[in-house]
Amino acid sequence: MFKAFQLQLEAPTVKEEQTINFKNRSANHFVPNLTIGAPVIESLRKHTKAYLDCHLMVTNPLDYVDPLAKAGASGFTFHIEVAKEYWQELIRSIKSKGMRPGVALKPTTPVEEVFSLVEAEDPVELVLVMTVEPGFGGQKFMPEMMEKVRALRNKYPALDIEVDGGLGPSTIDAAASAGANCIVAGSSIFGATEPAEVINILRKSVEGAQQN
Ligand SMILES: O=C(CO)[C@@H](O)[C@H](O)COP(=O)(O)O
Repeated sequence: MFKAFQLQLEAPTVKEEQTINFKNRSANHFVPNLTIGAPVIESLRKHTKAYLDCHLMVTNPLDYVDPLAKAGASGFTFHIEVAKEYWQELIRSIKSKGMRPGVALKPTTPVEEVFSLVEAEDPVELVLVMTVEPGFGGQKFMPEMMEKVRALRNKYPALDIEVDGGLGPSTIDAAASAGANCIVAGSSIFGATEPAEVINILRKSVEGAQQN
């Protein structure tokens, strides 16, 4: 979504009800590339009240809670792979700063690893199932990850379940019918001649699946 924030900074036309998803990555640690940090979110926050959804692809998410909260982030999703020893503290810290906590899992991480975070006294409110290896946009959707989505939806009917990676018109139905209700899409939207049409297709698929 690097393109998304560039576009929005140049032309801040984000509506209040929209969600913008940011990738916060630390170079050569959790993933090999570096993208967005708190200053960008702070800049964008001046122009919109939209929900700013931050996905922390970093090894030290605790260090980002304060800066992102001050910058105006709405959601803070960390990776379970790096926070096994301190996720309770992290969730409490995220909530105490007024952000909504979420947990993400890489393709190789079993879904069972996040159950205790959803069932905790201070629970996460969103689970992000990565449908590509974290790092780069433009990768191929991994349909086998839908087993994780289905398991989460069966167990937690009201949970926000997000999917990220390779989502577009040809893959959205698989994700939506498995139970995903939050969709992160980059290439399929920013590479389209009519981005709004693609967004509409994604939204309709999710809404349709929720009605069934
Ligand atoms: O950043 C990542 C993976 O870490 C991407 O998966 C984007 O979040 C979505 O991009 P597309 O897969 O839709 O191009």
